[in-house]
This record gives sequence, structure tokens and C-alpha cells, in this order.
Amino acid sequence: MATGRDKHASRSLGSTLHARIKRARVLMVGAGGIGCELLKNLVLTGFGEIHIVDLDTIDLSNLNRQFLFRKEHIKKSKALVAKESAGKFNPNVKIEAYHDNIKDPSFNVAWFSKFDIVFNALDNLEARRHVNKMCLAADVPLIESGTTGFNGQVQVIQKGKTQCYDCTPKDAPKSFPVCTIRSTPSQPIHCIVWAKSYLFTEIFGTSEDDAPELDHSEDSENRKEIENLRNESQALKRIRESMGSEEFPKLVFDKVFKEDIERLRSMEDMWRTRKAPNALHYEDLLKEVTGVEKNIAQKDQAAWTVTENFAVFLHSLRRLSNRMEETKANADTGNSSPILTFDKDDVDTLDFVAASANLRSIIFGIEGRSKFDIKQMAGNIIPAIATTNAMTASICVLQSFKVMRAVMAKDELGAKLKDESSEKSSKAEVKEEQIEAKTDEAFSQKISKAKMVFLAPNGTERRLTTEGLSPPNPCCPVCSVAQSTIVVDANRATLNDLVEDLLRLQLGYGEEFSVNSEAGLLYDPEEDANLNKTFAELGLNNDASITIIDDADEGARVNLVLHISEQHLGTEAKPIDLTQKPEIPLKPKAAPTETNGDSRPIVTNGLTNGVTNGATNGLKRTAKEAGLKDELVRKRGKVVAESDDDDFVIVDDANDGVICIDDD
Ligand SMILES: Nc1ncnc2c1ncn2[C@@H]1O[C@H](COP(=O)(O)OP(=O)(O)OP(=O)(O)O)[C@@H](O)[C@H]1O
Ligand SMILES: [Zn+2]
Repeated sequence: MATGRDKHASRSLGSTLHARIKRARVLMVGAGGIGCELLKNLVLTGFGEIHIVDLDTIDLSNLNRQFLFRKEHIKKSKALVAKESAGKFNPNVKIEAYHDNIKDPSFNVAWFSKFDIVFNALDNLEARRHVNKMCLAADVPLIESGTTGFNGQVQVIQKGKTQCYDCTPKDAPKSFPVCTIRSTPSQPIHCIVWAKSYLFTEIFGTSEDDAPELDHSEDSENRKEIENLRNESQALKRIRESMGSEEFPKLVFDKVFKEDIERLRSMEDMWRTRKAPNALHYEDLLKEVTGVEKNIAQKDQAAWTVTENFAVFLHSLRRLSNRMEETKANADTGNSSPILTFDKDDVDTLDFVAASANLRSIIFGIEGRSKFDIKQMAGNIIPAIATTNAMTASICVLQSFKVMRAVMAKDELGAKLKDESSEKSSKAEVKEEQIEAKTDEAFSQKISKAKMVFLAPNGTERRLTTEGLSPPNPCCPVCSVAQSTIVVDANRATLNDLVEDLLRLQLGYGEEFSVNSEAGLLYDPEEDANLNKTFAELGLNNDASITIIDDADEGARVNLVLHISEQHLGTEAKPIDLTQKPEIPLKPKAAPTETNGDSRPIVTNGLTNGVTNGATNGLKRTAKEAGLKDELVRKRGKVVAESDDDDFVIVDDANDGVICIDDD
């Protein structure tokens, strides 16, 4: 019988569901904007055991919405502080915190399978995809959520029953052709991307090729210009070597704001339909720079003049160069040169990018932007809205009740059928598989009540819409796959053993297929350099998985995911073997999923908390169409305790009203 602190939750949910929730073990990945809200909800609902994983530490800019954190927590682990703060709300809940990356191999399939539900509260696609994959492998339900500004989204994912995170394509990342950025900018964003992904990285970072904003797909059409641009980058790299010297700022300035511009200007064809750029002159600007206000860089709302930009450029370049020199001097290993990365909250890097972007804009006759605007644009910032995170987190919990009901239905029916089968063993023997099928049916029925929920602005109001869950996409490269475990003696087994013996001989693969690890391609017919390497040399250790993609023209099979179980096998045994021969169905013919040509769905770059799934029109429907009931607030006293339907009732016992939220 629930008492005290449990009473409200128990009466709202019904004592059976609430009792199960108290025994539930859940995992929450990410303790940021959504995570803080979600953890508070989970703790107050009474989920018995909550594990939190977050790799990050608390930053000043988190405090406005991540309310479990205070000023004194800055630089401390998000996971640990979230545990401390939320633990105080309900001492009956056990919380475990890990300051770690969820992709760490210690969080393996066996670890994931210990949870009843996993909640994603992440901000990037890569981590989301990883958790999606792990939950599929461990057969644990996943509640995926994301927000961008006023938009929020929650998706329930269950292996074999619903779409997974990768069943639908994601929006392509925002990128620009290299030539637009390097030769023919026409908008402020082009100059900002140039300053951040080209100039800054060439001088202080690694290489421009790493920048996701740069799209190289049109390179072959502009071969000559791309060659010129490559030479320019090389020349800039050489200038980088004189960092710290007196003439360094002038060398950089003359290179990128004068010489490169004069070269571009000389290409008359380029400027027939565009305004030609005008180079800037260092000496002219230097003469005027003494007149610039000292604190100009702090005036972040104003558009700076050319001289003001020049002053901020010089000053930030000096600060960044000094930092590089200091890091170099303090570095233990003298060989590798230090690098800096752009961070919107690192004022030196922001000043440099803002001033450089504006100087380039001036050259190309493009309107300048304030430092404040550039911070938003360069940081891909869509402001995080605390209320969106709070609403989204609460929807996650409402959906988790439906999942828990499905888990309960399965458990209860399973126990009942097992009892029956043991009691009346000879007469009404219920076979193991029949029990499995029946309990699975009970689970499916219940989980079908879960919904995909969208939150969107509607004028000055917020609108919630729902959509039924879709079945898995039969062409999904992540969930519509065959899986198996292989035992591997990692020091003896080579990639060739896998390709020739296991895949070709035992499983009948033809010529056209590829072997891929999380890190990328290991083998295909054109890439055979790794064949003689052992699994150990390739870093394929225990719990890693590899994906075999069948590229046969006819009769290609679905992707095969092989989980590695590392074992020392005697020298007389094969160094690699299957534990069980997997059934690998053929790929369906029609391919409804749009892909980018390498069997991976098109992806978003996961801005802010990254709305989870771009492929829906759910936001366009009205609340009525979506089946939302008008009557959100009901009369006091209508308590749905012990009920098995899907009404959620929040009961306020203090005689001041009962609010009943029907989320069907
Ligand atoms: N691979 C990962 N493993 C563990 N935690 C992760 C991983 N990737 C992201 N996270 C965490 O997910 C959380 C996402 O929260 P949120 O989107 O609010 O991000 P933030 O960095 O706190 O804020 P913002 O990006 O808006 O400045 C962050 O705390 C982040 O550290
Ligand atoms: Zn899928």
C-alpha cells in the first residue's frame, strides 16, 4: 500500500503500475536540457533505480535551463551533480551516475539489457544512433526525445514492433559547396563559415577537410579552381609557421584579405554576373586603428566598421597566437603542435571569427553582422527553450507508462501461462514457443497505444499532436538486419579468415560485399589492405560489432551484424567461428528509405537537442485531427485508480482541484 510520498503517484497511475515502476530499472542518457527535467520527473514518479550517463561537465551557459545545476557546480560532472540534486527529491530512489561517454565499450549489450527502459536525452546524432543500436541489440524499449527551440518530439522505439531511430532518413546537414565558401560568397553565413571552418582551422586547428560545413561534391566540376584553392591553403599553412613573430598578423592579413582576393579578382569570368571583390590594405587600416575604442569587442550588438573589425582581428589573433605559443611551451611532448578549436563560448575564438568574417563580407560587398549574430550563426544556435524541454520530458514519462504497461502485460501473462503449463502438465501443456507468442501478442497490443508525440508553436500557444507508431521499415539498415555472435581468437583470426572462411564458405556470400566496423570500412572488393591483419590489430575486441553489407546485384541479403565474443581458442580450433548459423533474409525490393548512396540514411547534424526525426508531417495536423480530446481538464474527484486504460490522472488531494490529462 502506497503511503506518504508515493500516494499521489500511486493513485494517479493505479497501484499495480506504480508498484511495477518502483521496481523498474531505467537508464537516462544525457543530463542536459531535457535530461534535468526528465530526471526530476522520473524521481518524483518513483522509478526505483535510475542510471544516468553524461560525458560533460557543467557550463555557465547551462544554468538558465538545467535547473539541477547551480553556479558552484560549474566544471563538475553533469551526471554526478544531477544525481546529487535529484536524489534529494525522493530518497527512496536509487540513482547511479557515470561521468562517461555512452559509447564506451563498458556499456555493452549485456549492460543495456539490464534495464526495463532507456531514455535518450541527447543532443547529437551519433550518440542517438549508438543508443538506438544498443537498445535494438539488447531488446530494450527506448524513448527517444529531442527539442529545437519551440519544437519538441518524442518517439517510442521497440525492436521488431516500431520504427527505430534510423528507419527514417534525417535532414541532410547544412553544408555549402567549397567554391561558394572559398571563392564566391554571397551571404554573411558564407563568410562566417569561411572564417570558422577555413581560416580559423588552417591557422589554429587541423585541416579544412574535416569541416562538415564544406561540401566537396561539386569539386570535380571546378577542378582548376579547387587546385588553386589547395595551393592557397598550403601557402597559409606555411605562414602559420611564423606564428609568434612580429610580422605574423600582417602575413596572415595580406594573404587572405589581399593576395587571395587579388587572384580571385583577376579571374574575370567569375565576376561577369557577380560583384567583384575589393582587396583590403593592411597599412591603410593600421593608420586608422589607433582611433578605435578600446572595448569595441564588447559591443556585440553593433555592426562594426572596417577599422573596428581590423582592430578586433589584430587583437584576437594576438591572443590566440599567445595561447598557442604558451601551450606549445608547456606541452610534455614537443613533437605534435597544439591546436585550438572554435567554440562559440570561447571569446578569443569568437572575436577572431566575427572580425575575419566581417572583413571578408566587406571585401565581397556583403552586409556585416554583429558579434552577437555571428555567435548564433557560427554556433548553429537555435535557442534552447526551458519550457519545451520540460514539456518534452514530461511526454517521455507519459509514454514510458505505456511501455511499462506492455512490459507488465507480458510478464503477467507469461507467469500465468507458465503456472498453467506446470499445473496441468500432460493435459494442457503450453509449449515454450506458444507462451512466447502469446506474451509477445499481449506486449504488442499494449505498446501499440504508445504514440509519437510532437510539440510545436501555434501562434502564441503550444500545440501537441500525436501519431500512431509505425512498424519497422523493412529496408532499414539498422533494425531490419540479421544478427549473430561470433567467437574470435583476436590474436590469431585475420580479416581474411572472416571474409573467406566464415562469410564466403560458411555463409555463402559472393564477391560483392563489404565489412564495416564502427570506425568505417574494413574490407570490400577494392579495399583489401586489411585482409592479413588480425582482429586485435584492427582494434576489433570483445563486444565490438561489425556489419556485413551485401552488395550483390541479384538476391542481396539484409545487413548482417556480427557481435564479437573474444576467446582464446586452442591452436587446433578455428580462430573464428559462428556460435549459431544466422538466417539472413533477402533485402526487400522496394526501397522506401532515401539514402545517400552508402546504405546509410541521410542524417541531420543534430543541432541543439536535435529534433529526433525530420520525416514527418505530424506538425501540420490540428489537435482535433490528431485525436486530442478537447476536455483536458476534468472535474475534481474523477480518479482513475487501478484502471487499465490510458488516462493519466494527476490528483491533488489538497482540496484544490483535480487535473486529469488524457493523453490518448
Ligand atoms: N556520447 C555521449 N555520451 C554521454 N552523454 C552525451 C553524449 N553526447 C552528448 N551527451 C550529453 O547529452 C546532453 C545533451 O544536453 P543538451 O542538449 O542540453 O546539451 P548541452 O551541451 O547541455 O547544452 P547546449 O548544447 O544547448 O549548450 C549533454 O549534457 C551532453 O553532454
Ligand atoms: Zn530501423
